Amino acid sequence: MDLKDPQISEWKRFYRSFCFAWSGIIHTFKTERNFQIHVFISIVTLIVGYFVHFTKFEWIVILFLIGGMLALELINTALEHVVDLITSEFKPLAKAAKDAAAGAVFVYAILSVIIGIIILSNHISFELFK
Ligand SMILES: Nc1ncnc2c1ncn2[C@@H]1O[C@H](COP(=O)(O)OP(=O)(O)OP(=O)(O)O)[C@@H](O)[C@H]1O
Repeated sequence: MDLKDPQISEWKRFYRSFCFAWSGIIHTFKTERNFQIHVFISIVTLIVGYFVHFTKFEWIVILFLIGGMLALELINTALEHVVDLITSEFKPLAKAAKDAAAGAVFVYAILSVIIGIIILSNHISFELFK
């Protein structure tokens, strides 16, 4: 399947790219436990947000965090695949690459949890003391 085929219209190319992207997300969801955990936490956060009535600004922040987390996890998975494709032997550079990508996910996850707690604590203390 050649995406650069001039016979294929721009819209068809765009649609195919969308299908490839979607299949990447589904494949990652089926094969990566960490991605499944992030999706689960994201769904729980959305449900909690609905019930505690996040403000418009809080929704924007939460959606950015969820989108960023899932996108970062997808990039991390892509990098793991590429490294595994290049070598199955133990290589310090392969370890450095995988660990740096995992570190990126970790940094984002920690900050997301901190921001999530700040937003939620606002609502919980409001509910308790109103
Ligand atoms: N080819 C390699 N050479 C050296 N170290 C590697 C290599 N492949 C993986 N590692 C190291 O082994 C550990 C586990 O790597 P692995 O590929 O299993 O990913 P992971 O961290 O378990 O992530 P996931 O569970 O998402 O697959 C990491 O510290 C990684 O850096």
